Amino acid sequence: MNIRVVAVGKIKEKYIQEGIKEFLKRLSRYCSMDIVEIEDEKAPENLSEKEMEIVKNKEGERILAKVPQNSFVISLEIKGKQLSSEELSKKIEDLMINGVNDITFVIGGSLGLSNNVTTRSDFKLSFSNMTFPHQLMRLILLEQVYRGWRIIKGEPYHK
Ligand SMILES: C[S@@+](CC[C@H](N)C(=O)[O-])C[C@H]1O[C@@H](n2cnc3c(N)ncnc32)[C@H](O)[C@@H]1O
Repeated sequence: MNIRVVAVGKIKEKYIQEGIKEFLKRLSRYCSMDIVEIEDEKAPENLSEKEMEIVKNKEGERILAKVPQNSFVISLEIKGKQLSSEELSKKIEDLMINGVNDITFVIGGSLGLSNNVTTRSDFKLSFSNMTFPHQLMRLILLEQVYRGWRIIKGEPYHK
């Protein structure tokens, strides 16, 4: 299974970089995992809603350019569907059973995800009603995908 995370913005915090590195190492036993970073679109202050949507869609186009056509897209959205870890694990397993071999998770930046990205998304995943910073979100996602693989394989993992 190929899994990629397309994420807006850089990881500046060292402790998060180290956490991400650790989970990428752990995940390498289960799947091919790629992180694709997109530079965030600069939005001048005082933009109207319409102008802001144009800026976000420009960022969205750069995100979508990194998504292969056949990829199953899971966008991370606060207002998406909340799943338990077991349900996320089952989602990945069911996709595999149904012949999907490429999944793209998309994490937005400070502007959030644009309409063109959410329209392309096949599943909108929420981690709670809280807003997480994009850097932490990337680490949390990798941990949950790793947890998901451990569940799929029936391997013990601390609760
Ligand atoms: C700092 S947040 C963006 C906040 C932005 N104002 C918004 O409303 O989307 C950066 C990204 O992290 C992800 N994110 C943050 N909290 C999340 C949550 N609870 N569930 C799912 N994704 C989340 C989303 O992809 C979001 O675009």
